[in-house]
Amino acid sequence: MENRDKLMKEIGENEMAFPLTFKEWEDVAKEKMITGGYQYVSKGAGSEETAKRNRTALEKWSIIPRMLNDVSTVDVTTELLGNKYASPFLLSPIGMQKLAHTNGEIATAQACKKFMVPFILSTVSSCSIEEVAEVSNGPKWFQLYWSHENPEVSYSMIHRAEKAGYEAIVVTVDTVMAGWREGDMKAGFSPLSLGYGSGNYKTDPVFMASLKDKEEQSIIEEILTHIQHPQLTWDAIAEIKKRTTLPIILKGILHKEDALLAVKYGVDGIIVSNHGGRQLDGVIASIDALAEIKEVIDKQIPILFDSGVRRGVDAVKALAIGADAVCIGRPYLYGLAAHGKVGVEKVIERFIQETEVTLGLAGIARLAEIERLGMKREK
Ligand SMILES: Cc1cc2nc3c(=O)[nH]c(=O)nc-3n(C[C@H](O)[C@H](O)[C@H](O)COP(=O)(O)O)c2cc1C
Ligand SMILES: CCCCCCC(=O)C(=O)O
Repeated sequence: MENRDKLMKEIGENEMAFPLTFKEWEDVAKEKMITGGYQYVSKGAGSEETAKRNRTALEKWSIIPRMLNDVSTVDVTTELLGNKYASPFLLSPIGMQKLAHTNGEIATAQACKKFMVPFILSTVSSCSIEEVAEVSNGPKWFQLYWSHENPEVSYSMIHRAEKAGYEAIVVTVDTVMAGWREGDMKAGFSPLSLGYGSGNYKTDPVFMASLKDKEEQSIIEEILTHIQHPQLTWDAIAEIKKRTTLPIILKGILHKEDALLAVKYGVDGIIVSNHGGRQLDGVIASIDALAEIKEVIDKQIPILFDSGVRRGVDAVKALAIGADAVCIGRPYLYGLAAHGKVGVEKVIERFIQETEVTLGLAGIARLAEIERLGMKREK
């Protein structure tokens, strides 16, 4: 309790210079980013039905708190894949972070290290697997966009991640092709075409050796070809599993049958996610999918969650519904755009603080006991 009071006082006294709400972070980020870049980050696909639904659905879920428990300390430590973490948070993979800040993923990884929050580095990051590992010995996972064009490039990246000390491979399965993003189409904007996402490709020996033409524009075109992977199937997942000793997590699972297939194929965890409404528009809110998937998975493998999480209360709802951990997406990217490494640190810190306060008020002293909470969804 004393700790929490101290933190609240610090926020009040020293930190008012930093934005506090998601909207405030977004407003500062919008001012600092180039117009096309901000639009690329903030918008959803199609008519943004799903991007909006992620929020409305989260707001429809209510916490039914417990009373008369000693919550003088709130323990948010979390166990995941055999590791103990200080909080239930990870940072979702977000590509091309130099679009938000010149230090890109380097700044984000350093901020994560401060809180020992796992950073999931994107395949299409501005900084390479090794550059990020050099600046941060905090927990790091690597997100893979499967390359059907040349699977050896994917295995090479997995191998590099393993060698550089990354703890898990996250295979994103909802991005077999680019989403229907009308804002980017109208503006003719693509950070990939501008070369922001080439960090891991330009440093990959297998990818570079496969190129006939090493001119900048051809490299970028090849990268674009590699990222699209409409042929990805469960067999490729089985093959990836054979090629690494690292745990494999599938990101982008929404259907309970796919969650069960993930178990069948020996996958080590899933991230229930609709990519923040950026891929298939019209799909179920991530939080509603979580409720269904939790029922069938029944603790066989860890379930992580993202899409629409904007504050600690959202995270507590997801954890109470059945997530083992929660990934923060756009909020940290806005922190990065607004104030670089310190911005990301502030965003993470406040997520943790608000989660502690929420759990305390809900009568939960240890995150491990969150199942004691009731959860109700309005129609
Ligand atoms: C600008 C941007 C780039 C992204 N890049 C990736 C990526 O490279 N790989 C990936 O798996 N997901 C990517 N995502 C999706 C996020 O990992 C995450 O699923 C999403 O941001 C969650 O939604 P939220 O930000 O609304 O909470 C990206 C999201 C954004 C906003
Ligand atoms: C085939 C689509 C590549 C998108 C790469 C970045 C990303 O995931 C995003 O949401 O944007």
